[in-house]
Amino acid sequence: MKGIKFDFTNLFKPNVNSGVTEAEIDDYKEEITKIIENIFEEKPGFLDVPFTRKWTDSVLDIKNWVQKFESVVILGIGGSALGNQALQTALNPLNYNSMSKEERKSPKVFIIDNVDPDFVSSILDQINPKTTLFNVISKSGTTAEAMSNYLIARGLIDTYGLNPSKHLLFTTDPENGVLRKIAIEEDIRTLEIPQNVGGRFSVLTPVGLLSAMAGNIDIIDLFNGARDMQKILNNKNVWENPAALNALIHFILNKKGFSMSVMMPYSNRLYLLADWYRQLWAESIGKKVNLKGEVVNVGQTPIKALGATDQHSQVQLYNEGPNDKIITFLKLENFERDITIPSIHSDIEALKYLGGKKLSELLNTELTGTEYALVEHNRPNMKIIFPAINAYNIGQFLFMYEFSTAVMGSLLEINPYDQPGVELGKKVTYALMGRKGYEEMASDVNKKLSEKKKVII
Ligand SMILES: O=P(O)(O)OC[C@H]1O[C@](O)(CO)[C@@H](O)[C@@H]1O
Repeated sequence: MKGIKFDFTNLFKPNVNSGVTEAEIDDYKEEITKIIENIFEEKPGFLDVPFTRKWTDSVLDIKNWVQKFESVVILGIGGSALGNQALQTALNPLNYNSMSKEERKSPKVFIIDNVDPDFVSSILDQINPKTTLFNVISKSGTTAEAMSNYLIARGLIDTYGLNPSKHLLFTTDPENGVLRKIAIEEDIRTLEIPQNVGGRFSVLTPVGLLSAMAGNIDIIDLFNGARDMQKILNNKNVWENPAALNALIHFILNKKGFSMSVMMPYSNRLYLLADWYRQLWAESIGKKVNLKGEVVNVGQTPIKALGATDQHSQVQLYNEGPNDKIITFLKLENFERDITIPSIHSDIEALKYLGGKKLSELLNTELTGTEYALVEHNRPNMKIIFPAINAYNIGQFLFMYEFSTAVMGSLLEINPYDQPGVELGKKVTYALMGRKGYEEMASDVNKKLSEKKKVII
């Protein structure tokens, strides 16, 4: 059950009148060919990651050491955590951490991707530092959230009188940053994040691979899927290239006012892929200036929703609210487990039809129902079909979206690999938290904040 499929049917006229026409796609045929050629020529960092054995090898080389721990705790944020969460949720049982050691056969995996003290404490309560490996992940080695959580972990290690080099693993830039410096000084093991791969494109580097390996996920098959997808995408014909067609349709519809992209998996295990996608699409595509330096303020807001849960929360809006969303369903054909609904109360018609049916059938029928309703309401939507959840198919999915993001960036004529818009907020935090060198900014910020006309009720 290897190989995901892309169903674009409901993005096209006349199936959905607000969709695109074949002629509109053909108008961009040559441009797309050039864009794909350029991507393969320019080789943005993510492109060859699945062809670089160094990344899987560097992680598998330390498998025995990592697997001896009771718990592995990831400390990172954004691209240094979202892929890890998506992989664990998709490829391990949803109750993985609460399974017995014998059932799991590998360490528990926790991901601390925030500095909410209630959240951090709740995870620290579940681990014993003596049997824990803390994997600090930060490309820059300066991110306040990852660094403060490192300091907390380090405090625990020191308090317990443990040897830091036996309980810490840093995943960071090969040359720069404070983590690299500490690692050299204190002989702490490190894994490299390739310099030319940005955080949100780094799930298939040691950033995502270490925790995946710790959780016994088949990282080789993850790579096989990504590699095979790269081969599929090395096709200059937009009609045969799912990543290019996906980007192009999102681009054309974006220009017509479809400013939001909803990803709606009908599977709890696939749900966090939508979280990973949100960062990828938002940080890559949401830009103030284009490559010529002109102010363009482009972007498409990625939203996550879960089927069937959000049918009872969001779908009213999707069907009847502003027609500005493209919905991408993730459909799972074969669930690993299933439950037959018992035939009880068969004298009550409102319950009788459910008896004897599988939950998987109900869930996928609900997807069909939502899809049908969206079409009836003239709302463009598409579907990515997973025959099953396995590392190969997830690898395909991740790579397809990385490539699609690169194509979308080219269509919008922006740089999809930077994120200047997150800098100001980070700097203000440094300033207000008293970081050296930010004194002037701190006084400017405090002045502006105090001069504000307050409206607090
Ligand atoms: O790995 P780092 O450098 O700690 O960065 C974490 C995240 O912060 C950002 O730089 C900005 O939010 C993301 O692009 C990145 O994934």
